[in-house]
Amino acid sequence: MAEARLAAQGLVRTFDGGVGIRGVDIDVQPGEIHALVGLNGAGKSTLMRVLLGMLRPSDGSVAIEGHDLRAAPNRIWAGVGHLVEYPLAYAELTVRGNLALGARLHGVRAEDIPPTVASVMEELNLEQYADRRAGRLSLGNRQRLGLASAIQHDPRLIVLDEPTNALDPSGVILLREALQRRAERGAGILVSSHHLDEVARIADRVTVLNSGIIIGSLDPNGIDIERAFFDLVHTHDKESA
Ligand SMILES: Nc1ncnc2c1ncn2[C@@H]1O[C@H](COP(=O)(O)OP(=O)(O)OP(=O)(O)O)[C@@H](O)[C@H]1O
Repeated sequence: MAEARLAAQGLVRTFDGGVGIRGVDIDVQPGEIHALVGLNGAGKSTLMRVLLGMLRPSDGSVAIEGHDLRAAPNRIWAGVGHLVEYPLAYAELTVRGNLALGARLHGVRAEDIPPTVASVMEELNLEQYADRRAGRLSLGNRQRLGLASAIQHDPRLIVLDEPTNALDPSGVILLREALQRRAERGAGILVSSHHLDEVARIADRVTVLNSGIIIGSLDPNGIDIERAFFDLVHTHDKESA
């Protein structure tokens, strides 16, 4: 099997008064879209932040393309794209300016930056806002900008926390197609979501997190994914009560 884009074992990160994550193993393989689902407070964002080195785990390890997270060289990080929490954009820079800066930070060669930016703006239908300052975008377009910045350099690993939040239905479709294209080209994609129907449409694998623990997986082609999800969660809640 090809090397996992992301592999983590035994991840623990707890908070006073919150569950955090309590021993999570997870991996993302090349070419797959792996969805992480769970109720509010299940630990999805905490897990994603730990996987990206934004939060230090109290136990466990993370490897990106076989490199321990803490020692991963720049070329490995250049192949990662993520959007976790709020889309970071410079309010005074235009959409095009923000994307050009993001591309440069991800190691895109100077001569390749204009076509890279043009292409992702077309993909996410941001062209009409190319010269608008990011601070003057609507919430949904700011999200599109954050997503464009995360995927434009064709990362080998993409991690997105609730990427469809604030997107309108056309944005949801454009994002889905953009992620599918990248998965077909070999990217490994981890995406969290509350929208089980959306997840069923896009994911190859669906992992369920509850109270900081992985409690099972769902078949994205199953008949009633919502029911299967609640069955898993309620059984786990009852067993751990
Ligand atoms: N910085 C923090 N300080 C204290 N507790 C925290 C912190 N971050 C997360 N938690 C707690 O960890 C648990 C998991 O939160 P997390 O935000 O990871 O869940 P989530 O699955 O992303 O939820 P949502 O779907 O609402 O975004 C919650 O109980 C939360 O209160």
